[in-house]
Amino acid sequence: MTLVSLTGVSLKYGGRTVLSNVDFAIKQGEIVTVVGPNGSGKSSLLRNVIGAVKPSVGTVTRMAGLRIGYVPQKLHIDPTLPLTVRRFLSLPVRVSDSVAHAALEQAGVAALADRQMTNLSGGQFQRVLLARALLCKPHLLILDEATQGLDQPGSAAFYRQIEQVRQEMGCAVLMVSHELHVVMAASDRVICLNGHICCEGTPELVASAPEYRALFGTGTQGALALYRHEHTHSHDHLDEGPAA
Ligand SMILES: Nc1ncnc2c1ncn2[C@@H]1O[C@H](COP(=O)(O)OP(=O)(O)OP(=O)(O)O)[C@@H](O)[C@H]1O
Repeated sequence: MTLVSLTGVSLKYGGRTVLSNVDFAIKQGEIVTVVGPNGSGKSSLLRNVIGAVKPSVGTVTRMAGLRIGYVPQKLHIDPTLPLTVRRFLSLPVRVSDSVAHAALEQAGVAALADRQMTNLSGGQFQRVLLARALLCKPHLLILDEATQGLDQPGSAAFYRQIEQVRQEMGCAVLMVSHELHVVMAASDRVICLNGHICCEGTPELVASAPEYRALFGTGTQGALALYRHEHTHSHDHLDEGPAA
């Protein structure tokens, strides 16, 4: 069952095109990762999926009654504000203890309910954000660079948790990440974005695609090559290339 599909989607901010002719769909139970350089339109793609922005051209179709859980990059909480994990989960909508406990359990942090939010480690904090996203029992879980600031073992553990959540809840997962090899291993499908979809497919296929290698290099991480952009194909249709 297709949860969300984008057909021929272009998005302009002011006069500037940030997404161009994007066709994309995500089905129930799939884990899809979007990779691409800074400014390549990854968050904009997620915003189209969520419905936070409307495409300038093209259509976005969502399954009727679709529930989306969103895990943000980070969330600032005033360090002077006393706020337990349990209370945080009841903001802004109150949830029962059993619902809160189930979500914390699914996120692997059931023991943290009474802890202060400001005392959590980075990894614990992201799992609490994951728990919050699970409260609505989402069909689709969206993560925007959810492991930024975690070390590599922490990130890998977080993605294993995501895989477990998918298995238990059967939800689809759409995520943006820069930790390419970690995330690619956890993905069914990878989309390489640079204003348009450069290439997509299984992680193995994308990792060996010339378009992907031009963006990310040939190393396992390719992080140093993030800003290199040596495509042979043209980006002339973009008013301004997102990454020169
Ligand atoms: N609300 C906005 N108004 C105007 N321009 C915007 C807005 N949001 C994003 N942009 C621009 O659109 C382009 C794509 O941004 P987007 O955040 O989608 O990229 P990204 O791939 O997620 O980047 P990053 O990896 O740095 O998070 C960027 O050039 C950005 O400056």
